[in-house]
Amino acid sequence: MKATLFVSQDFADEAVSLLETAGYEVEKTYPLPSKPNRLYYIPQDKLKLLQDQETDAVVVFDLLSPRHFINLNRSLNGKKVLDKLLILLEIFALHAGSKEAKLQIELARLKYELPIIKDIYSKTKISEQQGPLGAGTYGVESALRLYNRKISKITKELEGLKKFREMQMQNRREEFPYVAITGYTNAGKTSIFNALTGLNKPTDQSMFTTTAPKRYAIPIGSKKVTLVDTVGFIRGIPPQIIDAFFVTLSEIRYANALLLVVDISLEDSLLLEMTRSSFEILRELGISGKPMIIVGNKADLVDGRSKEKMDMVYSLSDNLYSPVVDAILVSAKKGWNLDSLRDKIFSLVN
Ligand SMILES: Nc1nc2c(ncn2[C@@H]2O[C@H](COP(=O)(O)OP(=O)(O)OP(=O)(O)O)[C@@H](O)[C@H]2O)c(=O)[nH]1
Repeated sequence: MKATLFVSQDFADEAVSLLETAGYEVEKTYPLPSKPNRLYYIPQDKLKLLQDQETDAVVVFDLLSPRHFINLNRSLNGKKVLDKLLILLEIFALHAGSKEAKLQIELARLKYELPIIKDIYSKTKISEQQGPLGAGTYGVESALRLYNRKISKITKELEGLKKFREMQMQNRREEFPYVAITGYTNAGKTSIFNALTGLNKPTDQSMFTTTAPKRYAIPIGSKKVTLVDTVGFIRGIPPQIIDAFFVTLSEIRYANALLLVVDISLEDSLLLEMTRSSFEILRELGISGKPMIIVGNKADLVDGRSKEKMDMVYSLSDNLYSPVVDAILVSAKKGWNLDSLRDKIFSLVN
């Protein structure tokens, strides 16, 4: 699917990477307007431009109000309209390994869409009162009832599931030792997963990511290890979907060991900020004591200072988490040091 993206400079790389993960190919990027248009969020001239374009989806990397959704949907003749929250939910859905995660994601989506339906409902009511051309409230009313019914059904199901979760966790047995590849979005987790599993066949990128397995057992030495590509840590998750995010990530709790992938090519202060907040997310998930290797990826983009940067990340990580057993510089893209990473994973699970 081809997408046109509206995003602020600071989040551009991250947003493009997220969209690729969700199966979109970003064709054109525009900056977010400094002041959103009252009716459409995006400026009217861009709206006109988009009406004539062949793009499949229009993505605003911010939160849209019900009014923006409704007006954009009406004006963009059939193009899919998405905002940051809906894109994140699509990504969580791709990673959702458990029934609980799937339900939590569905619930977040329904709750997000409900005000849009309500808005349409109140508008059709007003237009009906105004004359015989009103659209009729019946269809919207039944959609509204359906939404409310689904929301209460899922809420009940989730309550039931939560009670059993702890028990399930205790009984869960993996066939092979299980290593979760974690880290910020765009750090290169999927590239490392693909390189280590040999799943990086040349395929159309967007097609590939949407159908790719997220877990895969690989032979390391005489044993097998299951690698799991987890959903990326993301900056500024909207509070409405925090629960869905954490449930999707909760797979990490079952892991025997962790890789924390960092993009070593990031500028120092951002690199440290992302490293620090990665450990905060792990702490919020209740992860501790699992042996970890820090993987400094994208070493091909750093000249000279890569070792110094890696040492910096290692010492911060060692302060924030225990046990950090090792650190390694790699390039998933160039295939640098991957054999050595394989050896380290082997020692990690033995
Ligand atoms: N130069 C360079 N680029 C890399 C390397 N590894 C990954 N990339 C690029 O970085 C971007 C993100 O890589 P992904 O593997 O999708 O990252 P991710 O952490 O899985 O991201 P999410 O799926 O969004 O969580 C892609 O454009 C990759 O091509 C590397 O070693 N060197």
